[in-house]
Amino acid sequence: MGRGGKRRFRGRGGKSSNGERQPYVKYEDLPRDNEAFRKYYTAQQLVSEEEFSEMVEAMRTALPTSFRITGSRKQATDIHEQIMTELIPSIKGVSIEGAETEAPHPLEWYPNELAWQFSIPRFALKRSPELSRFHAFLVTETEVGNISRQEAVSMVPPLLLDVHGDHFVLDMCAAPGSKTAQLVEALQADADPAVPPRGLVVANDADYKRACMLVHQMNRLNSPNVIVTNHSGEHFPNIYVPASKEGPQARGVVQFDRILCDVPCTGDGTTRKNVRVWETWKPEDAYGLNPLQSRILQRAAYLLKTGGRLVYSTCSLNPVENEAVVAHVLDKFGGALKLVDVSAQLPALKRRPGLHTWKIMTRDGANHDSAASVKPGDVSRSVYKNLDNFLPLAPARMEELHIERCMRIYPHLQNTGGFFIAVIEKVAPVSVVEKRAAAQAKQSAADVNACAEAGADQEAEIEAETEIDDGQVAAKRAKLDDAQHSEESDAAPALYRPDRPRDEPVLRENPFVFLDPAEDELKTIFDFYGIKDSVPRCGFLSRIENERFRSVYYVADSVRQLMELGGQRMRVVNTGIRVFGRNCVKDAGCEFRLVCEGVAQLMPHLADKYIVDVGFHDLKVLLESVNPLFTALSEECQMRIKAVDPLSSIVVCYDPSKHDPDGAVPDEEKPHVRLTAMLAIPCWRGHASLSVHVDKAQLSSLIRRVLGRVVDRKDTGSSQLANNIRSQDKTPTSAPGSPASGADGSSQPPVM
Ligand SMILES: C[S@@+](CC[C@H](N)C(=O)[O-])C[C@H]1O[C@@H](n2cnc3c(N)ncnc32)[C@H](O)[C@@H]1O
Repeated sequence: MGRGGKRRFRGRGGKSSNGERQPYVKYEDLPRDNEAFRKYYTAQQLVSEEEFSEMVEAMRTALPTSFRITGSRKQATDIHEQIMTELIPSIKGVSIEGAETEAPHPLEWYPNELAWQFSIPRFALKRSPELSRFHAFLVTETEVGNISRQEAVSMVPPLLLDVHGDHFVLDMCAAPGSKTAQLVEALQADADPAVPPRGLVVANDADYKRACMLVHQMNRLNSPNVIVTNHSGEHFPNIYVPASKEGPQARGVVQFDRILCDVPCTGDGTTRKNVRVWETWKPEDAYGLNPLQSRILQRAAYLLKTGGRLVYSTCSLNPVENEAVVAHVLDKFGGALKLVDVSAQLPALKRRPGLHTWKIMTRDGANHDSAASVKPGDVSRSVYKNLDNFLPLAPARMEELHIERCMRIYPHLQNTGGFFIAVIEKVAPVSVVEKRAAAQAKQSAADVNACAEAGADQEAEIEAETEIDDGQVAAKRAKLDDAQHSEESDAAPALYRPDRPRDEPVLRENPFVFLDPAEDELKTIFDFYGIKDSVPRCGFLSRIENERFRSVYYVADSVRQLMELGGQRMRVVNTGIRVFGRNCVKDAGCEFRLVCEGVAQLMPHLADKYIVDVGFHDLKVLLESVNPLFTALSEECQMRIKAVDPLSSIVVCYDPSKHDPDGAVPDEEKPHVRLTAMLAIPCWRGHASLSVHVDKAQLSSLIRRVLGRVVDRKDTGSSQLANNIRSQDKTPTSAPGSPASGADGSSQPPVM
């Protein structure tokens, strides 16, 4: 399997299918061709004969590195500025193995120069001293989430999904999450930092371990609008909405405005980074995946709102995984789903239209354009049963469906990987429940939820039966879901009936619970930090362990509502931004401190005294020194700090628009790179000193941007910077008042 399948080993001796150990083969010497691949794709006539050679040649070479600039508009502007003024000049004229390096350049089809590409080999990036600044930039900015390394073509599906701030978005096969990150950024693009967007993104993956990778990705995004779930996409649960509910989801079952189905696939468009694909490629792999891909797409169709948009994508070139899935699903839904013509979007992106005809290959290597010529035994029994689903529909039907509106991206067109994308709109309801709801909405707006009553009542009945055990509840739920699905299926008799979900592993962490705003500990935190009423009190949650909580998370209202509706039906792996962490500091003003991830979100709602505006001098002192004494800071800054009780968190802010409004301040009195976004840095106020309280990566990034110094993260020397970084180490060894404390013996911040 391609992405999401077993890990491919790189150049090591592995075991063959018969269990024998294979000899060690160096990565560079792995085969980069496959006869069956050539034969199969030559028969598909994807491109002309001459162009096919060009395409295969491109597929045998290494993929360039590409990355995306992330974050709010202002942050993105700052990173763009750094690339232009600092990074590109830093590698100008540098040669690798006798050839001058190619400077990074923006991908011309990506909006606002926010995606970049370059072809410097990995080994050179790591080892060449002339590239150390460039390398440090890539590493630290990726870690702190200001840039995201992502294959160029994989950036296309989220762009075409056209996500807005009020959308409910579902990413059905989301891990490791590079596209999810783009969806979240689009959701937040125009958001006011004090008010989370009205929409949300559910990032789902069937594989629990991979869903946990999403958690890491989401933590870099610091969004209160994301929920990570762990379901098979084809069994993503129905979430019922009670009849009394109003608002964007006032319906029987929660539906999404946008759905991304970036399904598991053979990944034969990824040969430039997964060289092993050449060795293992065989046509049967696509036949094996087609039914799952098709089930995921069908489930997405039910979960999509009428008028909503979904994108189906793979990193495979194979029509069996692409046009075959799209054509057969569209055909079954009888006109309710339509391919969107996106030929005018991203005009600089070179692409080819979807195929109307293709062939399938049998075991003997013969290609067939109809099932009639395939004999039992030419393929496995399960493939034989399904042959029609792997082949095109009748030519007239393919025309009607406009299959050419699908998008094929080939590696040689613009030096990328291969990709397939279909943008689909739902133009009519597909299930009986939806149809009933639509009819009722026409009759009377007040009756709009009546259709939900049956489902919601049954659900309530289940919840009320408290004496029955969990197993029975689950079985009843499944029955209710099946009843729901069979209504869906009645609407289109030829559609698949969902299998019963496989046994799914038990989630390994305590579930999230919403904290009661009247609960003593939470109230103490709110009172201490003067949290204003501008933040809804009911959006704070935690995982409770031994009747205590260690961290407090914050979610947007849309997420809270969905989680409350979903209840135990939804397997939530993670959600929210961590805003407070228990600090266990003796005599601290509050048992909880502000944490770095949550500062941007919480800052607009904090009492003013916890936000200390600083100029460049104070910013420099804080970044250059370990726990500087107050006396090293400006008088104004000292006065502001002293207004806060000792041993507590504060946020230090440097606002470039206030301190250098017209760009007239001399260079030595302003940050190394021109900034437009405000820097908000959580700090720990000791008895006599103040220290920056961010993790290593954040600190390296700040030091590079503000002071223009590249910090060697492995540095163990005695320089102030290395000390500073070490003192922020996440290992919970030093706490305030401990022997490792800062200058005044009590100021070292609690560990992050
Ligand atoms: C192509 S990858 C997704 C890549 C991801 N969209 C990204 O951009 O980072 C496919 C993912 O589908 C997941 N997967 C496999 N079977 C699935 C299923 N039945 N339902 C949902 N996810 C599934 C795999 O674990 C894998 O993470």
